[in-house]
Amino acid sequence: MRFNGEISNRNEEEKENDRISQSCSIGLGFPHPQKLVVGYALTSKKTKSFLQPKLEGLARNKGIFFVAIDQNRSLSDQGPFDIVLHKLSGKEWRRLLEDYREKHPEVTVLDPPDAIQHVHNRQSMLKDVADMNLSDCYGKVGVPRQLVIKKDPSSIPDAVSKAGLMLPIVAKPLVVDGSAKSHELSLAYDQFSLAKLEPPLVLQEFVNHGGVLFKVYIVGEAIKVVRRFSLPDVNKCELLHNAGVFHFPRVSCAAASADDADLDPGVAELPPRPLLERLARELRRRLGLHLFNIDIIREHGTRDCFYVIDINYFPGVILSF
Ligand SMILES: Nc1ncnc2c1ncn2[C@@H]1O[C@H](COP(=O)(O)OP(=O)(O)OP(=O)(O)O)[C@@H](O)[C@H]1O
Ligand SMILES: O=P(O)(O)O[C@H]1[C@H](OP(=O)(O)O)[C@@H](OP(=O)(O)O)[C@@H](O)[C@@H](O)[C@@H]1OP(=O)(O)O
Ligand SMILES: [Mg+2]
Ligand SMILES: [Mg+2]
Repeated sequence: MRFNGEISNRNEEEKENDRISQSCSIGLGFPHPQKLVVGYALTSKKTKSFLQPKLEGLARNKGIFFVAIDQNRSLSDQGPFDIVLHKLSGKEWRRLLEDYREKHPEVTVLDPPDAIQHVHNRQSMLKDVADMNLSDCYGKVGVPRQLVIKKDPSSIPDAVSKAGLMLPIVAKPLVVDGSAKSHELSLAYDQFSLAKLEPPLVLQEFVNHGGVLFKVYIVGEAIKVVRRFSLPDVNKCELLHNAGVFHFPRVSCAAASADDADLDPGVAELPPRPLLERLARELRRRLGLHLFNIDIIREHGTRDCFYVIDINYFPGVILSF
């Protein structure tokens, strides 16, 4: 990411070190004390992908030390920590952390468990975007029309037609809990096949967007945007001649980068920076989160009509800017 303009004649490794090093102190609003202790509570997969030796080394040079939290011991007996960085699921962990926050208001918990829970539900995660109704001279940002189905799959076709949702429809598990299953989605082409879906679900209108999605990573005040391949457009003819439900395990994952692809310029053009800055600032405030990403698509055939389709807490590549 270009923070203050990049110096062009340095080698790639030096540039990458700078990027990682800046990520350690960017925009989270902390002063630069002599020593900063970050307690972390992450799954082993997340520890491996996030806490790479290089990041730890560069952080150490800046006086930032990462210390593993033992979830089986009282948090107050560990540390002391300046910051607690966490991504673990479960009620018990949330309770421990809430107790700790009450007893230690001086410690910055990234981020508060309640604020994270809000984006673990696909119904509540997009509410703030919908409420913002963001529209300025750089474009419009909304959310696709959606409907929540808690139970009874046989009621879905009627519910969809009553709500006036257009086909095709993307069905997503209502709760995001870190499991592979919570990332499995389905695309339904006809109304009757909707009864085959398995609630609890969020049903969302599929928005044609040229097969490319923008992932906007937000770390405090810093923003980084990447392009990923996404589901292709569905045209009217396909819709007429196809029926059924199609299942997809994981779309637009890190391996689906489209940053170096040869794309139609109208599809590839990134959303305007001022629009993203406004959206990120407003969402940071409303969600009360410092580490998250938003998935945005541009309605195909438009220049400035955007939809937020997903918000993820502390996602994969967040600190490898
Ligand atoms: N309303 C929509 N219109 C068009 N395509 C969509 C829509 N919703 C989702 N998609 C496609 O499905 C993919 C997965 O959807 P979504 O991002 O909501 O799921 P997720 O499992 O939470 O993803 P992530 O891995 O980012 O957490 C998107 O990357 C996009 O390609
Ligand atoms: O590991 P990956 O790179 O796939 O990161 C993914 C991350 O998994 P991790 O937190 O276990 O790393 C996911 O978290 P859960 O919802 O499953 O908790 C979610 O945030 C995805 O959006 C991330 O993908 P990205 O948006 O960055 O492509
Ligand atoms: Mg997504
Ligand atoms: Mg998601």
